[in-house]
Order: sequence, then structure tokens, then C-alpha cells
Amino acid sequence: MKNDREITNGTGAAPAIDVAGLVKSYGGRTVVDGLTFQVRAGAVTGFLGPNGAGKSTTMRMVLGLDRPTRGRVLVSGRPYRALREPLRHVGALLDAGAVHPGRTARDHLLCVSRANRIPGTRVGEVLEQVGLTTAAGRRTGGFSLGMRQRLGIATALLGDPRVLILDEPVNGLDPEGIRWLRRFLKDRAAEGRAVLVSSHLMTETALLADHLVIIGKGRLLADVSMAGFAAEHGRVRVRVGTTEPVRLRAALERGNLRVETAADGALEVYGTGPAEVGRIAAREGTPVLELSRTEDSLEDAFMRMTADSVEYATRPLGKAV
Ligand SMILES: Nc1ncnc2c1ncn2[C@@H]1O[C@H](COP(=O)(O)OP(=O)(O)OP(=O)(O)O)[C@@H](O)[C@H]1O
Repeated sequence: MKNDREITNGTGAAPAIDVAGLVKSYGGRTVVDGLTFQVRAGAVTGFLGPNGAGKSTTMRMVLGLDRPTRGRVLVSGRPYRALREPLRHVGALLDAGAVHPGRTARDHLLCVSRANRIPGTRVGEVLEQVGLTTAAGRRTGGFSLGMRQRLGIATALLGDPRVLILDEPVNGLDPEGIRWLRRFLKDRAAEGRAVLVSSHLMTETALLADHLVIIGKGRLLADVSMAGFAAEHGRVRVRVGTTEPVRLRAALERGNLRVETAADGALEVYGTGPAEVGRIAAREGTPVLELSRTEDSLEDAFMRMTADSVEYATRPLGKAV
């Protein structure tokens, strides 16, 4: 069977980001523990994990800001530090606050473009792309978080890179800003760029990503297409509550339906809809107290998957541990 990670970009070119056997230890503590995955062009890859999973550390190693203890990371087939004019290959948003507050947005971008031998004409273009043209002459110290995020993204875009890396870009954005960012990143991927976006929220990532790389405690937990993850974990089922669960269960199973009993005693029926379950119950004469279609939330699946990897878990109230 072909692993869908083997399909890079259809041209046989190197994957946009190639992480192999990556390890990072601080003192005696290993925070990235043998990660191997690839990020391909033309797609948004969601890089998911609970707080402290090692997402930022991995991204910093991709960008040559941290040195791996072991393993390697290639961007467009080369280590970041070996890229000539790296901003033309990869643009990153790691910390939107990292801008001199006394500088205007335009001056900030001009500064970065000069330092990286990027033509000044790009400044107007990227300001336009992120919707900051009218705020270009304002000092960034007075910018809202959403505006700072947009400026950070404009900075990442200056070199017109093929690879975009954004660390938790949704944090602190209002709903309009989130919607804008989602559209914006999907459009960049549709242009053929590789987009790697970290998050600790599955619900948000599900609306954005084509592919998921999920990590916990520095280890790879899943490397799967968004559609594959949803098909596997977003299981649709019918919940039916009845006063006669044993009889109804037997009737459903005679109809070749898979049935499980939920913690509250209701039956959960897979592979059909409420109409058929209702018909079987009526035929059997079993009183129905509840009949509904439910779907596992992807967030639940993600929480289950990463449950052992959460650094500071909350425990249910009143339960002894
Ligand atoms: N410079 C450092 N020195 C020591 N430990 C570090 C350093 N940088 C990160 N860590 C530790 O490495 C672990 C992974 O941190 P990292 O920031 O990569 O996680 P993350 O998945 O990005 O989390 P978050 O969602 O909270 O940003 C954490 O336990 C963190 O405390």
C-alpha cells in the first residue's frame, strides 16, 4: 500500500520540509524524541499537539534557530543554514510580538527587506496581501494583536517563499481574523506553497488543514490526511434509548447492524441512520425514549490520542486519583 506521505508534489522534487529522526534534549530532558515526517507543497499541514509537546522546538530546528541533538531537518532539500537567501525559501511567523514598537509597519518591512536583499517593491505588495495598506504608516506599538499577526505574516511573505511556517497564528485572533487567516493560508497552499501551521486545537485545525502531523511529548502520534483522520475518528452513529435494550439490541443485530451500549445504557448503532433504527424499534414494539444521530468530535479523538502526553492535565472534580 502506498503511504500518502510518499507523494510529495507530483514532480519528484524534495519535500518542502523533511524531518528525519529529529531529537532535541535540554540538559537530560528530551523534548523532541525521534520525530520523522514530511511537509509537502500545495497543502496546509496542521502540526498539532498539547502544550509542551515540542511543536515550537521542532519549528525552531526547521528554521535553524535551534540545533538538533540528533537527526536532521531539510527545507527544500537543504539544511536551513545552507540556504542562500533563506527568506526566499521559507517565511516564518514564530512570535508576532517581535517587532520594534516605535517603527511603522512599512519601515519594519523595509528594514527586513533591505537586510535580506529583497526589492523594496515587495513591501507594498505584502501589505496589500494582508490587508494592512491603510495602516502602513502607523507605529506597530499601537497595533492590535490581529494587526501584529498580519504584519508578522506580511514579513514572512516578503521573500515570496515556497514554504510558510506559522507557530500558533490563530492565538488571540478574533473570529473575523481567524476566518481571514484560514482563507489566506488555504489560498497560499492552493498557489502551490507548503504551509505548516502549529496549533493545540483540533477544531480549528480541522477547518484549515489538508494533512495532520500530531505529536505528544515530542513523539509522533499520527501522520495522516485530514480526511483520513475524520473518517477514522468522526464516527457517525445513532443513539437510541429504550426501556427494553436487550430486545431492541437483538433486533438490530438481526438486521446486521453493529450495536454498542453507551455508559448511560443507551444503545449506539453504527452503519445506519435514525429512520431505520426507528423502524426496527417500531416493528419490535420497543418504546423509544431517545433517538438521535451523533458524531464523535474530532477534538475528543485528539484529546484521547494525546491524553498521555499532556503536561498539566485537569482531573475530573471529585474523583480520587
Ligand atoms: N530553551 C529551553 N530550555 C529548556 N527547556 C525548553 C526550552 N525550550 C523549550 N523547552 C521545553 O521543551 C518542551 C517543549 O516545548 P515547546 O515550546 O516546543 O512545546 P509546544 O508544543 O510548542 O508547546 P506550546 O503549545 O505550549 O507552545 C517544554 O516542556 C518546554 O518547557
